[in-house]
Parts: sequence; structure tokens; C-alpha cells
Amino acid sequence: MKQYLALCQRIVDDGVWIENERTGKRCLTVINADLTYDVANNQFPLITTRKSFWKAAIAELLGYLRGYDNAAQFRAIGCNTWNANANDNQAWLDNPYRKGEDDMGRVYGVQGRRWQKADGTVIDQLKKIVDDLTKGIDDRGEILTFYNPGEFDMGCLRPCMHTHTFSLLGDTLYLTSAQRSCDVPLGLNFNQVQVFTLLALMAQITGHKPGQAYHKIINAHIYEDQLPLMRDEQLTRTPFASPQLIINPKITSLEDLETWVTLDDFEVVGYQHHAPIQYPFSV
Ligand SMILES: Nc1nc(=O)c2c([nH]1)NC[C@@H]1CN(c3ccc(C(=O)N[C@@H](CCC(=O)O)C(=O)O)cc3)CN21
Ligand SMILES: O=c1ccn([C@H]2C[C@H](O)[C@@H](COP(=O)(O)O)O2)c(=O)[nH]1
Repeated sequence: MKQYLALCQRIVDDGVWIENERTGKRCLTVINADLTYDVANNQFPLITTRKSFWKAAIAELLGYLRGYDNAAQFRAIGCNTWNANANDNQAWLDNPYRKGEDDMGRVYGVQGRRWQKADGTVIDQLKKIVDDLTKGIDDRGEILTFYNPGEFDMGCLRPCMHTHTFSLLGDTLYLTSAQRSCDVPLGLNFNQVQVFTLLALMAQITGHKPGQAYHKIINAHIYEDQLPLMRDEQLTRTPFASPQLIINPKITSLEDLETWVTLDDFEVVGYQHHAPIQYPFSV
């Protein structure tokens, strides 16, 4: 939690105002932030200086792992975060690849589970990684990447947290996640939960101990309409200790994640938090 607040403070103190053409808003921006989450000791990096809707963040991750491409699929498992990008973004509404209401196109999980090759066959990146790690193999290329420049025009948004690299040292699994663009008040609150949970889940289903998760962010920003709430409200609050994430131990395979897992299989204990803050969202 301290590292999150330090990043917010750094943006407030040292950030540079940058015009963002896509949203038409200015963003106070810094470049490069490195966050570390202690998954080994179950220090769940949930924001405590406001109420965090962590279940929606885990649902979003679950949707990516399942290869979802439609906001209705995300809603059905408890996540509303893709409604706006799928349905309220004029550039995407005008895009001939959009298949209709709620379609997100070839984003995130589609690339992770069904990367299209030139010969028409597909690559399931996640399955290859799970199979390797389960056998104790780390070929130094256990990389799940959603970043496919050849298909950017076929999706509603380029992936922000785009590449997850898994590493095995003995029986301990590590994760390094790379993010090109980060909405610190809204997105990072979710992304921290996702990096932590991804390592915890992958360690559990491949039979390893989780180690540390490393989260590398390139462009970290606060939108102009979010700044007063962050500077004058959230940053004045004193954080509480980290809660713990409990995952149903019956989840033991990728197939479990694909078929029966729901948000009821995740529980957070010891979550003390301040009052909610509603930040504006930019489409
Ligand atoms: N501008 C922007 N920021 C983002 O963080 C973002 C995007 N766009 N587009 C794609 C996804 C969608 N994400 C989102 C979208 C909405 C919330 C949000 O509204 N969060 C609220 C509560 C959510 C709830 O009640 O479930 C929050 O207070 O955290 C968070 C992340 C993250 N990404
Ligand atoms: O997981 C996510 C997804 C999105 N974001 C934020 C980062 C930016 O504010 C927007 C995406 O806009 P781009 O113009 O494509 O950079 O969404 C996030 O923080 N986390």
C-alpha cells in the first residue's frame, strides 16, 4: 500500500501535464514505476485508503484467462469494466470489425488463448505455459502476451497490462508483469489485485510455491478530473495493514479456471478500508 501511495504522491509532485488525444483530457504523468507484491507471504496489495471492489478485478482476470471477447461475458461473472469501452467508444462503434453490442474484438484473452497464425491455426499461449510449469520446465520464454500490433485495429482498446512472464527458481514461481499505460486512481487499483492473483493462481494450479510478483509500469497517470479527489482526499488518509487473499484450494487446473470457478472461490480476510471514492472514468 505504501508503494501505491508513494507513486500517487510522486505523480502529484513531479508529474508532467500531457494532452491525451484519445480521451481529450490532460493527464498528469510520470514514466516508470516498479511495484513488488509479496505473494509468498500473502500480503494482498488491496488499496485501503478507499474501498476497493476487488471481486470485479478478479472477475476481469478470470475473463482474460478464459479468452472472453465480449462485455456481456464479463458482466455475467461480475465485472462491468468493459461496458464503456465496448459500447460507448465512437472509434470502436465505427470500426467495421465490431461484431455488435458488447463485442470487444481481438483484445487481451483472445490473444492469450487464440493467437492467430498466418496459416490459420491458433496458439494457446496460456496452456503452453501451464503445461511447462506443471512439468517443472521454465524455458526462459514462459511469456503470456496480449500485445499483437497486427490486430490492434480489430479490438476496442490496446492492452494496457500486456505481458506476463513466469519464472521458476527451484519450486518457487515468480511473475513479472509489464504495463504500458496506467490510470493510477482506477486501473491500478485493479491491476495490483490481478498481478498478485495471477501469480497465486498459477502457482496453485502448477504445483509450486508463489514467490514475488514484479509489476513494471511505463506511463503512470492521473486524469485531470481525478486529480482533486486523489490529492485532497485519498492522499490525506492513513493506510491500514494489508489483508490476505484466500483462494479455494480445490482449484488445481487450468480446466477448473475455465469451467466452474466463480468469485465465491475467492475471499479476502482482514480488509480494513476508508470510505469509497468515485473517480471519473475516461472512455
Ligand atoms: N480510462 C480507463 N481507465 C482504466 O483503468 C481502464 C480503461 N480506461 N479501459 C479498460 C479497463 C477497464 N478498467 C476499469 C474500468 C472501470 C473501473 C471502475 O469503475 N472501478 C470502480 C468500481 C468498479 C465496480 O464497482 O466494480 C472503482 O471505484 O474502482 C476500474 C477499471 C481498467 N481499464
Ligand atoms: O488494465 C488496465 C486497462 C486500462 N488502463 C487504463 C490506462 C489508460 O488510462 C487507459 C487506456 O488508454 P490508452 O490510450 O490505450 O493508453 O486505460 C489501466 O490502467 N489498466
